[in-house]
Amino acid sequence: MVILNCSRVVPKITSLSRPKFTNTQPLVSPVSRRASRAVIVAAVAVSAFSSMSYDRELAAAKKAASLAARLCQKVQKALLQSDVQAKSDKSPVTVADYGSQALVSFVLERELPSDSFSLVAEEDSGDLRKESGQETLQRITKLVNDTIVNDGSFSVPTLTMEDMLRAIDSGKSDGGSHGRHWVLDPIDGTKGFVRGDQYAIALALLDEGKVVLGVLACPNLPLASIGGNRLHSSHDEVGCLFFAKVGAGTYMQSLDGSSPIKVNVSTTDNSEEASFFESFEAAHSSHDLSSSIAKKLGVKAPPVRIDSQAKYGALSRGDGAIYLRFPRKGYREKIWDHAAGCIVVTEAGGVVADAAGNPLDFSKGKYLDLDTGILATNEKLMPLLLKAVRESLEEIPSAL
Ligand SMILES: Nc1ncnc2c1ncn2[C@@H]1O[C@H](COP(=O)(O)O)[C@@H](OP(=O)(O)O)[C@H]1O
Ligand SMILES: [Mg+2]
Ligand SMILES: [Mg+2]
Ligand SMILES: [Mg+2]
Repeated sequence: MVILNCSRVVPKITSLSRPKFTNTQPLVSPVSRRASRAVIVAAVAVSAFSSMSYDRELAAAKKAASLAARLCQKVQKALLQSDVQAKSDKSPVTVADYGSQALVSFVLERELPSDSFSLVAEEDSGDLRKESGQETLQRITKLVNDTIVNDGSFSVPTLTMEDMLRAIDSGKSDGGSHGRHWVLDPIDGTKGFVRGDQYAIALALLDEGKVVLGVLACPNLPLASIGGNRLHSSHDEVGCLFFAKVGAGTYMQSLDGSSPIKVNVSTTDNSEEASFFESFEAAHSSHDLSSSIAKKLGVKAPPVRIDSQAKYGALSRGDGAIYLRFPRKGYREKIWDHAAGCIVVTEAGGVVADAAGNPLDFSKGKYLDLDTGILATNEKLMPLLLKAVRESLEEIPSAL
């Protein structure tokens, strides 16, 4: 295991990066709505699932994600160098990623005991089963047990290291188009988490290949808007829980348990006033391409760069109007990076599509099979956005 050079991290929750960007190019004209029609057809198909209630599942998912958020907050406050390891693909993973996955898996199985349980999750226990992983495993086990004891709602004997490995590995399902599968990113935005910035615990449920509910716990996201030119201060109250159920809208509450409020995406049809979100990490999404698209749309505000699916959460409550994601050629998007965020945005009235305007298909297993990138916005702006994307991709194909 490679230990990354990461010094003690104190959360700096107000760091929402805003590079300078201004542009006054004219609006492009509206284009054919063919591509966005594909998204609407998919929405009609999803409505077949609206008659199911999924109430038990949603309650269990909210509980699991909230508890996992508590565990992650504790770790982020005192992140030690030894808490960050590199996986074989060189991405960082912390004791909190493993602990969160074990905890979510434990809570879902306890809260929904009669259901057959299938979980598609990001982490696996491979490194923890090695000799070099024993100390990390001990710490994860203690973290998870402490969180369960502090919560007080589960009367279970102390979980062992073997219980932990089993709980982590119950996330090995491949998903697919039949039956129900939970989809979990135990910490989305691990790089943001390690930096002390934004991250999310993202949990969704697939039923027959469609996302039917999603929960996003965003411990460092301010409850107030992060959009526009609003200045942030360290006094902003943070910690948001977004949740959505098919046909039932999207809601947000504080992670401390305030009453939920219904949220909606921005309804603007004026692209000049539509600010946009993108990854903080330029390696995850081409900032050159999004800058070119923003210019074509006449967007005046600088991009809001934050880590994780907190971007989908912020979009769902109208903090900005567009989310752009353009990974380098050859990168394969995973379902756990988008399933919860996607339903949170669509149930808030938004549209999520690939760069060709096709809806995202979560039924193909662990990976999304998509054209070039991911876009999210409202229905009015999508045709305009798709045109700007197509033109930019033609003009600067080397951006990917
Ligand atoms: N080269 C790459 N291109 C695109 N996405 C990448 C990437 N490397 C990692 N990612 C994904 O980007 C996610 C974070 O998204 P964002 O850029 O919006 O913060 C990561 O989730 P994890 O942090 O769960 O591993 C990871 O799955
Ligand atoms: Mg990862
Ligand atoms: Mg992720
Ligand atoms: Mg992750």
